[in-house]
Amino acid sequence: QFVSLRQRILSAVQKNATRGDPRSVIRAIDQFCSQKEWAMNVGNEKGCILDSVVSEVNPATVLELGTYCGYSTVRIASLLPPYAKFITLEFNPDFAAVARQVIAWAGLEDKVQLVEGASSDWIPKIKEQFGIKTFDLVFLDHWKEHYLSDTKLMEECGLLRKGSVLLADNVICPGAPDYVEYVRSSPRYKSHYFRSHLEYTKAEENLWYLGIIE
Ligand SMILES: Nc1ncc2ncn(CCCCCNC(=O)c3cc(-c4ccc(F)cc4)cc(O)c3O)c2n1
Ligand SMILES: [Mg+2]
Repeated sequence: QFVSLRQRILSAVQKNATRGDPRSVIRAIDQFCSQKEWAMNVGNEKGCILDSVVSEVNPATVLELGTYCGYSTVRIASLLPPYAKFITLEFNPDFAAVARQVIAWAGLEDKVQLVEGASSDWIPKIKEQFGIKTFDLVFLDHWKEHYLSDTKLMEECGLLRKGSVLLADNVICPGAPDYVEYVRSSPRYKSHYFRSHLEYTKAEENLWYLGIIE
């Protein structure tokens, strides 16, 4: 019967990656998506940029918006200090189900809290539900038209502080023009972008880095 792409990605991980070895899980997904079928993981080129930002920020609290199959979740979780709190939000229950198994295969299930639901519903509840005051790092990789509204929502809920870093995928493709316009014209943010390519393709893409300065 029909096997969904996310199921094929999970099978590739279970077949080709070593349990408890996050790097082998990342490699298995990248090999599948570059040799077999494209999928919207952040990919290895942007993934290396993500790794360098995570390592530099060395965050005690991280929020990821949009888990998908857990590829970037595994990359981030494998770099966090033991005391870190990492929440990842996924809207689609089928994606969440696959992501849980990918995260578990990497042996990182104790480092990540995967929450199912819409970012706009969950962001206002994070403080009380998870005992988190502010986020040191936020990775935006969910609906592109929600980047701006969710950033404003995080500000309103007091989840961002001076020094918080936001990293946004896909600001060119599919694109988040209103978000880029807002953060570039706001005195509150210091922003710059990392030139890259759309995952598994040669199309131009940027990762948009935002440092909150006030
Ligand atoms: N509100 C809320 N809260 C929580 C949530 N969790 C998930 N969602 C829904 C998000 C659904 C997936 C989002 N990601 C993308 O759409 C995406 C697309 C492309 C792409 C596609 C086709 C092309 F031809 C070129 C590029 C590439 C990427 O790297 C992408 O990340 C949520 N929403
Ligand atoms: Mg993306």
